[in-house]
Amino acid sequence: MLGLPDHIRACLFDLDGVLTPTAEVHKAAWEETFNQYLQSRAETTGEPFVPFDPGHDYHTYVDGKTRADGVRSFLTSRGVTLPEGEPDDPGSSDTVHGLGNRKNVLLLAQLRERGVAAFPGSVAYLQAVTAAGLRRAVVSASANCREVVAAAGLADLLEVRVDGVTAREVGLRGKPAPDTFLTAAEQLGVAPAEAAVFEDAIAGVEAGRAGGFGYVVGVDRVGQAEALKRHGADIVVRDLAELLSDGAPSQANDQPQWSPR
Ligand SMILES: O=P(O)(O)OC[C@H]1O[C@@H](O)[C@H](O)[C@@H](O)[C@@H]1O
Repeated sequence: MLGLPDHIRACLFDLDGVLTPTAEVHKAAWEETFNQYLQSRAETTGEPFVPFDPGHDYHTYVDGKTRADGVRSFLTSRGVTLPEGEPDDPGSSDTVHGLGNRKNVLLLAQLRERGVAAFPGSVAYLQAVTAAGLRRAVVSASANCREVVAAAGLADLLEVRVDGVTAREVGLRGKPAPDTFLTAAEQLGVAPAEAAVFEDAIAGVEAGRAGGFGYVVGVDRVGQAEALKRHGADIVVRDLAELLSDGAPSQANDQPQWSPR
């Protein structure tokens, strides 16, 4: 009924792109941030301006990773190394943290304007695994995870949250390292082999495979099913409702809202 092997006792859900459609908001904020930077760099160096590709560049270098890892990973692909800077650098600073903070301002403005509504199929699936007595965690690279989960009305369906804030505080490596998923499994009191990972990012399914989790569900909303399988997914679905035997998405949680702390 849940589309999982019988030995699975816990579900570890990524947030952006799995529970909520916010992966698209992150992608657009990164595109604007990197293009501003690349444009001004091209003007300074005289090199051609090659824009950020929201298809290839986002999914290969940024998706699923912490803010700072995403900046470093994409810029490295362009042969650029920026100073790290400080976590509170203003968005005007051309540092790793400065660019990350510039992107966060754009992201928060968009989330406030659009609101956040969970995918109906994900709400239905969360309700079904809750009813079946499985343990549930959200595991996200995002430092905005708590607010997005609350705005989407999902807080009561999730028992544990391991996110970008936790990773920084506790010193966990971000995806594709398995640390954040392993921490969530430990907090839920299950072995990795008893937990299923639900991920839409290449770095996320890699983390699922690296951690020895019992099942890795790839969620493909952008046409990269083959890449998700190659990097660690045992199965790929387009929506979590496909895993339910009746496949019917719930109508709950369709009121967008956003309330920052
Ligand atoms: O900037 P935040 O909210 O801390 O998010 C970090 C990362 O969180 C991930 O969930 C997204 O896939 C990335 O696009 C994002 O960069």
